[in-house]
Amino acid sequence: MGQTIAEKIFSTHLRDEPFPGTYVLDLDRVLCHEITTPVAIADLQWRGKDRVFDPDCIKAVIDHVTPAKDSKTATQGKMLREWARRHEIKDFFDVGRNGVCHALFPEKGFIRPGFTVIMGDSHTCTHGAFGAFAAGVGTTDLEVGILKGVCAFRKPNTIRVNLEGSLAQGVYAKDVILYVIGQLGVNGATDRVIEFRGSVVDGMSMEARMTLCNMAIEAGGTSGICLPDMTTVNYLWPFISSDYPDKEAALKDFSRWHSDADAEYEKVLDFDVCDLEPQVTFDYKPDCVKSVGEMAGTPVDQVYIGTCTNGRIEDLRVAAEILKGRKLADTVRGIVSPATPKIFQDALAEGIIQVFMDAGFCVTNPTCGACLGMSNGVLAEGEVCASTSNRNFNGRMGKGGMVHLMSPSTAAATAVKGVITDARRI
Ligand SMILES: CC(C)[C@H](C(=O)O)[C@@H](O)C(=O)O
Ligand code: SF4
Repeated sequence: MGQTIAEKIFSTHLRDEPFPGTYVLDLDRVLCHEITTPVAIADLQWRGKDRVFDPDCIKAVIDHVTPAKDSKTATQGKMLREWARRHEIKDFFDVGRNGVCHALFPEKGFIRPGFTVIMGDSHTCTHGAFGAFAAGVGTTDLEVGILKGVCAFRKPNTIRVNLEGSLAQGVYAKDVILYVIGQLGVNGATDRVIEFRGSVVDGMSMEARMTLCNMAIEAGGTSGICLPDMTTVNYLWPFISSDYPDKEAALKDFSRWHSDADAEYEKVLDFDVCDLEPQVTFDYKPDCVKSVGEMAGTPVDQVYIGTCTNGRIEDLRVAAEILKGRKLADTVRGIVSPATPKIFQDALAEGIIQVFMDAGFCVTNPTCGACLGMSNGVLAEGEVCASTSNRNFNGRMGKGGMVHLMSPSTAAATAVKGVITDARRI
């Protein structure tokens, strides 16, 4: 019987099967940020086990609240910084060089097809866009990962999501994934891997595939995953060119990480996206999704463009295209957080930052900040935010605040009008 890509990654990384159905895998990457890793560090220290399995496989960043906003966040940063120094973790990204983990680490070429990746962060599934098995874990798993370079998982039952057809003008990866989550429900993929396939995925950039995989967890998925192809090779080429004679050779090597034609899936879902409209969430769960037309006219107080879902250069380009020559509505505050310093610099070079500033946006440094209501744009009670992020839980961006998730294009159009707006009709 054939294997899915996730099964292939499991069988090539299997260290142990202590109980039937529990697989202990060798890890290629343990990613760390300043919110969850200090808790693991403190516990390892307390146990007298302040060690790391391999400093080269561990990558760390201060990204959630940076620069620190208070003593608590300063201490979290300090703990991560000192730990990285103590264990000679070279790839540690501090103020000035730091960005949102799920944008920064791929951009640095740290994620490759066939890799096993864990992090103490629920959106670690993002890295599956490269054909990796990437999962968010809790503190105990993170500690074991840091110490031993292994992590236990259950059998990777896979839901295959076939995305066929072509996206209409003004419809993006974010709309696709919001729609898919709406169909699956927030628990529809719990403990499952979501394998994204089909002509729509084949035609997507790595950035768009990351947007897809990023939100797999919002349907409960352990990981999202895409099969590596020439788009993957092209993205990684600056980092892998010395490993292969040419791109064709890299592509051939990457094709090890393809699901077999006779692989078994728990479920196969087919979606034709030809008629898909831009999607917007309502209420406090990411599967509460409507088409933009149904949400149009809803007033917002703030528009937030950024995060590990949609803070990449493509996203800023799309938003700037709409904002060019236009101004924010009087009633709206606009905040844009480019997800990494490179994205910020590229946006500067392309004149995109200028467009945002001319429109009246506040441009922040690369950070999660407002996404989880920690800094740089927390909502007041009763306020509404149009956001390109991935979660609309009650109070996430501030107590009593409401978040509507949408694409950068819809967010930009909404910023201009002050009410949720279909960017195709602006
Ligand atoms: C802080 C971290 C644990 C959290 C997560 O795991 O997702 C954050 O990134 C979020 O998006 O809420
Ligand atoms: S940008 Fe938001 S969703 Fe992504 S890692 Fe940061 S807080 Fe979590």
